Amino acid sequence: MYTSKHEYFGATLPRRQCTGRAQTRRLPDFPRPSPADSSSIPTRPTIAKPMFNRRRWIPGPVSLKARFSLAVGMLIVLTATVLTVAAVLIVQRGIETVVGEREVSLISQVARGLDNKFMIRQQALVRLARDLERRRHPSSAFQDKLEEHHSMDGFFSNLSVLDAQGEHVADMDYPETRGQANFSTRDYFVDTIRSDGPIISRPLRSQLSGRPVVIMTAPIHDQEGRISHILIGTIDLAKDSFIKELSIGQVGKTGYFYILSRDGEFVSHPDERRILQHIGQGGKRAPSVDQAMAGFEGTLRSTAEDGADALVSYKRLASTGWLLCGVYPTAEAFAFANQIRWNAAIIAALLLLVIGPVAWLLIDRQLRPLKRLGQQMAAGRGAVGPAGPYADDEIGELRRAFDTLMAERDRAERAVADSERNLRLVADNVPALVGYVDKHERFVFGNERYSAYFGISAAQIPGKSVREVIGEAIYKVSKPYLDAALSGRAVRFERQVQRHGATQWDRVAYNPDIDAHGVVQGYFVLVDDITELKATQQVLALSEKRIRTIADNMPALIGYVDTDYRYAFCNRAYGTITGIAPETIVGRSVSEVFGPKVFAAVAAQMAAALAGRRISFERPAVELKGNRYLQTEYIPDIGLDGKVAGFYTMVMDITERKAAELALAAQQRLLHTVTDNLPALVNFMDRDGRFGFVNRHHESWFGVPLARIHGSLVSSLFSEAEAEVHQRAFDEAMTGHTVKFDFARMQGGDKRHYHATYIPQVDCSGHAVGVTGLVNDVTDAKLLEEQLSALARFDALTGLPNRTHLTERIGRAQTRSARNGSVMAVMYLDLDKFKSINDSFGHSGGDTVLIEFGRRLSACVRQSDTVGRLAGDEFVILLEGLQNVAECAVVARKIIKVMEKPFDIDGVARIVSTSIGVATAENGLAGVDTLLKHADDALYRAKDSGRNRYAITSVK
Ligand SMILES: Nc1nc2c(ncn2[C@@H]2O[C@H](COP(=O)(O)OP(=O)(O)OP(=O)(O)O)[C@@H](O)[C@H]2O)c(=O)[nH]1
Repeated sequence: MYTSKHEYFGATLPRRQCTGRAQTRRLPDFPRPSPADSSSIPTRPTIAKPMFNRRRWIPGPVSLKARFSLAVGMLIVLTATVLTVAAVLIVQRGIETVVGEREVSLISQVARGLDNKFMIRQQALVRLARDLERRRHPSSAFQDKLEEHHSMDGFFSNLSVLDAQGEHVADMDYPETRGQANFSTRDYFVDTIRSDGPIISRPLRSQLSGRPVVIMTAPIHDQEGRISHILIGTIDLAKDSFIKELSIGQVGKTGYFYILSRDGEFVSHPDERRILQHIGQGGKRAPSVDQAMAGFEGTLRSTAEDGADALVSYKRLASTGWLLCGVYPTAEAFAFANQIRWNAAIIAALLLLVIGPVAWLLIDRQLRPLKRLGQQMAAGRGAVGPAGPYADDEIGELRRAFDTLMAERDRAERAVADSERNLRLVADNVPALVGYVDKHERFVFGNERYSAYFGISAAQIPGKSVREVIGEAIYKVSKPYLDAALSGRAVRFERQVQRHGATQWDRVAYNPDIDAHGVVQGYFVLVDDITELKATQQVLALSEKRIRTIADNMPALIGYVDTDYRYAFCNRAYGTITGIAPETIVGRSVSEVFGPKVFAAVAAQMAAALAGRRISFERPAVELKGNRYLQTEYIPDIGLDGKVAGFYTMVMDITERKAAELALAAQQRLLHTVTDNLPALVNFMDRDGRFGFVNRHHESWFGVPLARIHGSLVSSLFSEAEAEVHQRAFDEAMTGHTVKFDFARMQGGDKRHYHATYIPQVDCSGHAVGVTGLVNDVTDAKLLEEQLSALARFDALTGLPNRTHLTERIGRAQTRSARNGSVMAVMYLDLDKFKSINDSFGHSGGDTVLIEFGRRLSACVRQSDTVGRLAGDEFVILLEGLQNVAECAVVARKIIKVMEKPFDIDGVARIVSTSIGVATAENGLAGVDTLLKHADDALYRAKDSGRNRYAITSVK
C-alpha cells in the first residue's frame, strides 16, 4: 500500500509579513498663520487646491496603469501559477500514486521472487539431504557425495556437511578445510539441531572463506531419526547469486534494492562493503527504516541513505523474515512531474511575457479616459464644453462626478470671489474706516477709506504698524484703548484729531478677535467721522437751550411725560402757574405732582396720547386758584420705530378766552333767535362757499336737516342751474361788492320767487372772509308786478296789444326776418271819418266801432300775426313769414272786404271803412320806427287817394 506522509503540498507559500497594525498616516498640519507675519493672515477664504499631484497621475514608475498592469500581470501569474501548481500537484499526486503503487507491486514481486528462490533452494537442499539420508554414508563418504551434486552449483556457492557435533566433514569447494573447524556454536547449527528442520541463517561471515554468506541448512537423519549430519548450502552474498543479482538490480535508472536481516544487518546492498554491516553503522539511516523494521510494509516518501529524497518501499520476505528495501530517488521517480512543472512554469512565463504587454496595452486603452481625467484634475478644471459623451462606466461616472465637482468648485470659487469682491466693495463703500489689526499692532486689512483719513491706500496698509498708519499723535491718544482691545475687551471711544488742517472728531470701536482657545489674535477697527455729528450735537444743544428759553417764556405749561406718566421736562411756567418748582416736578409722576384727583381727570386723555393719538381738551382747573379754565394739548412722541416714547403736554390758561366764547355763544343764541323768526333765509358762507351759519328756515327750504347743511358747500344743495347763479353772485360778493339778484324755484309744488342779497364779510384788513346771505320770498310782489306789467302792454278798450307791446313784437319779428330772410310787413290802419261816428253816436258808440273793428281785423289774419291798437282809431297789423309782398295786398283787400258789412252801433247799422298803409321789408332790413313811418306814409297816400283803400310801400 502506498501512502504519502510527506506532502508536496505541505509546504505553504510564505505569506507576506503583515504587522497587523494600521498605518496611520499623519496629515501635515497647516501652519496657522503666524501672527507675526500679518501678510500670512488670509484676507479671503481660500479654496483648497486639487489634491491631485501631477506626478501621481502622469505615467511613471508608480503610475496607475503600471500598477494595474502589474496587478493584472501578477493576477495572471498567480492564476497561472495556482493553476499550474494545482495541475502539477494533481499530476504529481497521480504520478506518485502510480509510481508508489508500481513500487509496491515491484517490491512485492521481487520479494515473491526471492522467497520463491529461497524456497526452491531450500527444497533442493532438503531433497539432497533426504537423498543423503536414504543412503547411509559415513561422514567420510559425504565428500564424494557432495561432489556428485554439482548440479546444486546454480543454487549455492558451496555445499558442505557438518556432523552432529558441528565438525566439518565434507565441503564441495573447499575439501581441504574439512576437519579444521567446528561449527557447533554457530547459530544456524544450533537452530537446525533445535528445530530439526531446514533453516536459513542470518547473514554472517564465513569462517572458512571470510566472505559474507547466508547459510541454508537441512538436517540429515540417521536411521533412528536423529540428526546425524547437517547439510549446509552456502550462498555468497558478494558473489554471483540471486541475492547478488538483487543488489545489482536497479529500481529505474538510479534506484536500488537492499535487504536487511531481522537484526538490521545488510544482507544485500549495491555497495558490497556494507554487507553484514548493521544499518546503524555509520550513523545515518533513513528514518523510515525503523518504521519498516517495526513492521511497516509499503512505499513511502522518505530519504535515501545518502539523504536524497526518495520513494522507499519495504517488503518482508516470508521465507527469511528479512526486509527487502527498494529505494527509488524521487529525482527520477518524479522526473516526469518535475518536467511538467518546469514546462508549466515556462508556459506561465511565456504567458506573462505575452499577456503582460497585451494587458498593458488594454489597460492603457481603458485608462486613457482616466488619464485625461487625471490631467484635467491636475489642471484643476472640469469639462471644457458640454460634459460627455462619457462612457457609461465607472470612469465615465467619475468624469461626470468630477465635472459636477469642478462645476460646484467653480461656482463656489465664483461665489467666494463675488463675496470677497462684494465684501471689499462694501468695506470700501462704508462711510467709515474698516480695518483689522493683529496682536502685534500691525494692520492686516484696511479699506480705501484710510486713504481719505490718513493718505495711505488700502493696498499699502497690510503689514504696516498702527503707529505708521495713524500717526504718532493719534496713536498716543488711542493706545490705552488699543491695549484694552488686545486684552480682550471691546472698547468704544471718541477722539479729537487734527486732520487736513482742521479739528475733527472720530468715534472709534475696537472689537477683539478672540480665537477658539480664547487667545486674542487681533482686533477689528471701525472708525466713524463724527465731526458733523459733533457739530450737530452742538447745534442741537444750542437749539435745546433756545427751545428751553422759548418754553420758559411761554405763558403756558409745556412739559414732556414719559410712558410711566413721569415728567421728563417742564418749563418755568409750571413754577409760576402751579406754584410747584419745576426742578421738583421732573422725575415725578403726574399723580405725585398734582395728586390722584387731577391725574384721574386726565388719565384717559394721557392714555390716549400714549396710544399715539393727539388729544386736545378743555377742563376747569380745580387744582388752581380762581376758577381757571385750561386748554390742554397732548402730542404723542412717536419714534422712528413707530412706538410712542411719551407725549408733549401743552396747557394754556384760557379762562379769558372761555369767557369770551361764552359771551359769543350767548350772542349766537340771540342771533339764532332773531334770524329764526325772520321770514327770510339768513346764512353765512365762508370763503370756500360752505355754510357756516344758517337759520332754521334752511331746513324746510332745502328739505335737509340743519346738521347736514352746516359745513356743506352751498352749491351742493342747489340744482345745477341754481348753483351757477349762486356761485356767480358769491364770487362777486367775495370781491367786496354787495350783490342782489332774483331767482325762482319750485318750492312745495309752487313756483316761488326770491330776492337774494349777498353781503361780503370782511376782516379787519378789509379782505372778504365770507358772505352773509339774505334771501326773501318775493313771490307775492312779483305776481303783482307781473299783473301791472300785463296791464301796461295791452289796450284796455279792445284788449289788443298796445303800442309798447306792438313795438316789442315788431322788434322780435325783425330779428326773425333777419335770421331766416323772410318778408315781414306792417299794416297801418285808420278808420275813415271816425270823428263823425263819435259825433253821431257819442264816445261809447265810437268805442263799439273800435272794439268791432279790432275783432274783424283779428279774424282776417293768422294766429301768428299780431293785431294791435296804437291809439284812437289807429290800428297796426304785423304780418310775418310772407312769401312775397303780394300776400300783403291779399290781406289788405280781405280787410277792406270785411268792412263792407255794417257796424251795429246802438242798434243802428252803419258802414265804416278803413284806409290801409302797408310797409314791407325783407331780411329784417327795417327797424320798428322805419316800418311804422313808411306804413304811416302809405296810409296817408291811401287817405289822400279817397280812403277805403290800401297803399303798399317796400322799405329797401
Ligand atoms: N269814441 C272815441 N273817439 C275817439 C277816441 N280817441 C279819439 N277819438 C276821436 O277820433 C277822432 C279821430 O278823428 P281823425 O282821425 O282825426 O279824423 P276823421 O274824422 O277820422 O277823418 P279822417 O281820419 O281824415 O278820415 C277824433 O274826433 C277823436 O276825438 C276814443 O277812444 N273813442
